[in-house]
Amino acid sequence: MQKIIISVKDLVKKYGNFEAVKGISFDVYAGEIFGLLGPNGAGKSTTLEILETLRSKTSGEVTIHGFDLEKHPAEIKQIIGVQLQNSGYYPQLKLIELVEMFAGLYNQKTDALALLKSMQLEDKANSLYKELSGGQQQRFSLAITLINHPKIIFLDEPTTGLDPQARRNLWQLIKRIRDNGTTVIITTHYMDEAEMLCDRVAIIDSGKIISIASPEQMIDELLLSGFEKAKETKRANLEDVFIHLTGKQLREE
Ligand SMILES: Nc1ncnc2c1ncn2[C@@H]1O[C@H](COP(=O)(O)OP(=O)(O)OP(=O)(O)O)[C@@H](O)[C@H]1O
Repeated sequence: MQKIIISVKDLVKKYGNFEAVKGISFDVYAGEIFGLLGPNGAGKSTTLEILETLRSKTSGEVTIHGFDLEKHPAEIKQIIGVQLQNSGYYPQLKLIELVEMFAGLYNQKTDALALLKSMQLEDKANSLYKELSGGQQQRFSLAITLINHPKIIFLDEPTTGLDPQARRNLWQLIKRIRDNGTTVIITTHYMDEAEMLCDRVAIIDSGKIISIASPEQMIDELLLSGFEKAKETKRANLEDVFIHLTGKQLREE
């Protein structure tokens, strides 16, 4: 039996008369990478922000690590890590100073350089955030989510805008965070990302969950239903060619 760390029951979010989240229910298991997968406007960010305690819900029940979202938001904030939008970083501070500042805010003793090193950013410790490449910026915001040693981290479309090498690199880092015992909730609209990274995914469309399973189970179920691709697909695609020609190593340094 896997331990449930997040339980969501009949969650509804209305913006005025518009129902963006229409009564969704799902559980997240401790230690997994759980993906909310869906097209633009499906309700992924709204759901994530409610779980992060940053947005109010209209109705429904959410329990995170045994804490009721409505009654214990402060306790929940202590055990989660949230990826900040870029605007959250003071522009004049170096990365190492930003880590120290956030550690101070969380009242945590943190080895700032070791944390930057774990995200392959030790060479950038004295750089400003705006001087970083897109991949480095995402790795930095991943580092910031880890400052308070959270049990759960929330990542909203963490690889948007990154090149194939940087995306793969970030997937590896996220898997390492999972392997170290942190539960990861991620939103994405990239199918390859969900397939490569997530242990289980919920497919959400127009505010409703239409399927929850591991990517392999979903694919197997589709094949069992008699699905066949119209055309035999090649066993490689253009991205494979790109990676083959340009290599797997990061290009930003
Ligand atoms: N503050 C708001 N006020 C009114 N409507 C909103 C607000 N925030 C989101 N919405 C609407 O709610 C729906 C769900 O939005 P949400 O951002 O949660 O979707 P998403 O799945 O994260 O999409 P994307 O992939 O584009 O980020 C959309 O129709 C959006 O326009």
